[in-house]
Amino acid sequence: MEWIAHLSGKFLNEAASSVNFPTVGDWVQVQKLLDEKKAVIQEVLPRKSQFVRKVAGQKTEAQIVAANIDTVFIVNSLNHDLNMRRIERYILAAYESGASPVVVLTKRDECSEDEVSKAVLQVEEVAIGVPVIAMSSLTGEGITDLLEYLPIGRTAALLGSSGVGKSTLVNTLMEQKVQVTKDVREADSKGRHTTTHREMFVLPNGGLIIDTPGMRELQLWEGESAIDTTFQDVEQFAALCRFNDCSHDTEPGCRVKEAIEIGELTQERFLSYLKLQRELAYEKRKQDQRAQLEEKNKWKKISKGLKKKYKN
Ligand SMILES: Nc1nc2c(ncn2[C@@H]2O[C@H](COP(=O)(O)OP(=O)(O)OP(=O)(O)O)[C@@H](O)[C@H]2O)c(=O)[nH]1
Ligand SMILES: [Zn+2]
Repeated sequence: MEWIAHLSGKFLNEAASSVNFPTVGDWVQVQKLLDEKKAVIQEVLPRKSQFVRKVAGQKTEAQIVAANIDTVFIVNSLNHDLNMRRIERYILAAYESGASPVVVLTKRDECSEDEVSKAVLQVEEVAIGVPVIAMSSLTGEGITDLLEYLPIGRTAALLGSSGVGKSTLVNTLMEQKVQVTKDVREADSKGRHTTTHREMFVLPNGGLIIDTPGMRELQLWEGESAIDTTFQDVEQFAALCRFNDCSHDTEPGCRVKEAIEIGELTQERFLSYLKLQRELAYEKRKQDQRAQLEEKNKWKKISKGLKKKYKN
């Protein structure tokens, strides 16, 4: 019997050794074994989007953390450490994966209306064209705005530092306690893992939410148009520089430098743009080298095979 199934984290251990390294969020074709309570993955269907994780060490292969994500909720807490540079990096990573970012500002209940509007404005300045939602799991404010991105069959993934309220948000969206939150974990004095961390949830209205620890080690993966989209403001100024290949350093007629001087663009934002651009270029070079090496090895193998065949 053949089925199409949507992979959730709990099946992954068994799936890990099979074809194409299926991951959370993948749609797979499976063959149900008749006499056993098992199914075998036969094919991973083409992915609409994918998140890549940095693999430590010498391994040449990238690891796919999650696939087929429509929306990435970039989760930040309103009450501390609202870091614009981190938000920029996450937005870029979301676009590169092929998903659309939404910035979620949690713990709204801990701030005054004034503080909330100030924070939203500040984020909107770096998150150009990206929706920004201030919400609270405690009071339920903003939850309906989030649910708009989660109609039946749509998948959102959570991205954000520890303690910003991701697990609490999952519980709120699920309308029940499915994920262990920090206060519960800390109260557990024995410090053992009481529940295994589940990674994918089907919401009561049919939307899907992915909360996987792997999302925290996201790697920037090549995507030239992602930088343009994330830094539209900088790119717009750059398009007006006198020289096409202006490096926005010492050239005359540099519109970017001018924008910084007259306060149309902040220095921090420009430096962040340069940094992420450099990082992407470095990753791209690494990927190209990797691809070259793989190609070389492939031909080595083929020629070895041919030599063997025609030896006698
Ligand atoms: N006041 C307030 N506190 C919240 C809200 N959401 C979460 N918290 C608290 O913030 C703390 C961290 O929440 P978690 O949901 O465990 O955070 P997390 O992002 O899942 O953390 P990790 O699992 O470590 O990544 C807990 O003490 C929550 O009770 C909120 O909307 N308002
Ligand atoms: Zn310039």
